Amino acid sequence: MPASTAHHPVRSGPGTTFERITTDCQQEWTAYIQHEFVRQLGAGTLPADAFQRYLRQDYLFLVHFARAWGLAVYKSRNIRELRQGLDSLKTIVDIEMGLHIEYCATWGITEDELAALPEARATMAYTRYVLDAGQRGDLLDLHIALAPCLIGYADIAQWLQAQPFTVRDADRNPYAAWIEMYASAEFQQAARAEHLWLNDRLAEVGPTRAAELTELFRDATRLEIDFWQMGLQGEKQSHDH
Ligand SMILES: Cc1ncc(CO)c(N)n1
Repeated sequence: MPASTAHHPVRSGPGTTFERITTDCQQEWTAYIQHEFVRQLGAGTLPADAFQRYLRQDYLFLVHFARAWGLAVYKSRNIRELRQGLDSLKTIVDIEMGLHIEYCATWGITEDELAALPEARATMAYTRYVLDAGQRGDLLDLHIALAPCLIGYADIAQWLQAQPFTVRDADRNPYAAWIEMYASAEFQQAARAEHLWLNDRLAEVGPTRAAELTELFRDATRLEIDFWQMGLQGEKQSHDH
């Protein structure tokens, strides 16, 4: 069950859950999952230049996302955590980035162009925020800062699939492949595994720590909203990417 539609869990003793955190951040979480960019993407009405701007910046996002998993490797306390971080890092570098480059090519964006991209402020803000949260904190802080990425995109794909306006036929929606990628069993499974990993650790935390993690999750979610907004409108003022 996606976090956004999960029922409020019964709480027993100390600790929290990912469901409780998303409920406490409901306004931001919904604004992110159901963002106008997401709606237009689902309906197939999103302007191509908005999608291309998003895709280009998402390449830069993936570079720093990979670094964040490198940080997770470094922050590991045992071989199991180390392997988990390494597997995620390898998946991003060996598979996702390759797929992203191929996908960009179908949208007329070349690898040379990707290599020379100026970074949008929204990309910088979000990725460096995640890296800082991980550096300052522990592995749980890092995972919470990354949760809007992994679990959020899985929820977004599920939410889109349930909307009457969503067009999943590739002949009628140029973004159908994007939806399918995040709706895929593989991506959904990775998000579920992350959700379980989080709930295992969240069960152990006290109220002060729970409140801290909730604010971290809220901020990361706000930065994901800004990322959609950057895709939709570009960045006004002096440097418009
Ligand atoms: C900005 C952003 N958030 C999350 C994901 C999912 O990995 C992505 N590709 N890009």
